[in-house]
Amino acid sequence: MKPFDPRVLQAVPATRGPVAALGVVGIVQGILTIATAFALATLVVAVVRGESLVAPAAWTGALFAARALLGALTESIAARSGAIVATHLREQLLRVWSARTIDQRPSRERALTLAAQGTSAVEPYIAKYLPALVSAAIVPALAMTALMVVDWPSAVVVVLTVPLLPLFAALIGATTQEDTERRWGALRDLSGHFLDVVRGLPTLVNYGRAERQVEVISAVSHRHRRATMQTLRLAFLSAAALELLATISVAIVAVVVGLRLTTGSMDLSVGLTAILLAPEAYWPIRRVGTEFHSAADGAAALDEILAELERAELEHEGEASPLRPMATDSDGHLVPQESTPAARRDHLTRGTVTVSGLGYSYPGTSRRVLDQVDLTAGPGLLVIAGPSGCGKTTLLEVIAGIRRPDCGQVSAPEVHLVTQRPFLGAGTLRTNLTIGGPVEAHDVWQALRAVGLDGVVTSLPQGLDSPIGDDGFGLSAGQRARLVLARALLSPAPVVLLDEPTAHVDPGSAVMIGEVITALAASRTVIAVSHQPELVARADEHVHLGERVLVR
Ligand SMILES: Nc1ncnc2c1ncn2[C@@H]1O[C@H](COP(=O)(O)OP(=O)(O)OP(=O)(O)O)[C@@H](O)[C@H]1O
Repeated sequence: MKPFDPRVLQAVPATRGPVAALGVVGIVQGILTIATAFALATLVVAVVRGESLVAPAAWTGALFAARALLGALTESIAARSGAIVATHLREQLLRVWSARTIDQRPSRERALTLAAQGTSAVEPYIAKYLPALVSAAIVPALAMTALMVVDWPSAVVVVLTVPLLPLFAALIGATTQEDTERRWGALRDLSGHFLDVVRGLPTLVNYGRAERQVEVISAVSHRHRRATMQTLRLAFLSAAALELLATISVAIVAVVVGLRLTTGSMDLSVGLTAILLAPEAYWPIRRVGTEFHSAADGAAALDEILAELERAELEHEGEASPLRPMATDSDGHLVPQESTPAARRDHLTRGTVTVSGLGYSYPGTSRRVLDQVDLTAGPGLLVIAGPSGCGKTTLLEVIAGIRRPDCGQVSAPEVHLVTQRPFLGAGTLRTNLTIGGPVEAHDVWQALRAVGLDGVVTSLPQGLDSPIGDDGFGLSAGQRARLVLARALLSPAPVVLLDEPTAHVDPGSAVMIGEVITALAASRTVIAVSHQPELVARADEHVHLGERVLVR
């Protein structure tokens, strides 16, 4: 782990301003710190000699006040920039991941840990560690220069002992690195496992296995706790070691100054200034040592996050035959966008999907899930059927552009994909319906009417602003299916892909959903995976994956 990773300035340009501001404030703070040492020494000398205290006291008070103000300013800039950097990194990670195919995305655990805890851990790195680093680079140098001018023998002691602090800090840092990585790994295991357990809780309860998970989570938490305690122990030990070293060094300066004062070879004001200046050369470095431990997680996370962003940049540059240009749809899925305006116009008017000689196997497997698949879908409804596991979902994902085929051609305009488990996030009905972009209220109500949800929404006290939970919690399975269909109606995409749109709904709702799909297919190309005879009967064309039957 480097003391400072300049890549963060490139990856998040928003960091440059605050870091420059922190540097300037650090220099001013350093100058004020040295001035305070002089003012305090003058004040003490005035007390000892019985001289007027007004001017030195006023100077000392003003300098302390100015330092306090600058301290507050540093805190505020640092906290704000910490939050800005964390938000930017989170946004960039999500953008980079959503521009990849499903197979290239990181595992759920890794994505969760990096985007949630990882980006949050960067905050103390920026807000606490960076300002400490800036002042450690400036204040000791200024203090030693001033000391050299005031009393060079004291300056020699400081110059000889100060380098020991960063040396010790670096040695301790090297031993903690492995520890931090272990802790980071334990945190990843913990979040991943916890997420899996929460998701699978109803099933685990059904099978009476929930209690067992308590033990597993407790074991993973214990590992994380032990790793955290180890880091804390090291942090305290290293802080104590640096403290001891700095105290001994200041004591050497004080003893030498004391001896020279007693022999009368030194003026009291020079001696006091030297004693007050000496600690200023050590404390900023000590502070870096302390902040380093609280920011170690952030630095480790930053390393991984920047590596992800750099990898994405390389992929972007080296992409010989990229997938069709991508955009995200209202389900948060990646969808292709035709690159040239002419091609796009062409597809928008025709809305055709052409698949020829398509082959696909999942990464790490040799079995071809899709082999030599040919398909053409024009405006209207195409229903794909076939036995379970024959690759229907995979085919929709390849058409949507979120999986890259091994061979063959796929040509499709912008598509809206409704998966078997469509994304419904915690929020309001309105935010879930308009997740793809702003939509007129009139259109929202028209879509709700079309899917027969308008009555349900009107009867809710908060109407469209009624909250729903994660995964559509609070809605029935049928209502969820209709809500995502309304979202598909609101999408401007000329092609709509529906994966089992009538699964988990009662026969009445299935008929109604079938009618909506037929209406939708009047103006767009709809490709639906379904076994439902009612929907198959409505199809202009249907495909049994493997053999093609035209019923038009
Ligand atoms: N992530 C994966 N890694 C490896 N193989 C997978 C993966 N996902 C699916 N498969 C395999 O690919 C095949 C096709 O899966 P797919 O989900 O496309 O089938 P399907 O026809 O939609 O099935 P169903 O009708 O049951 O939904 C299956 O045999 C499945 O085991």
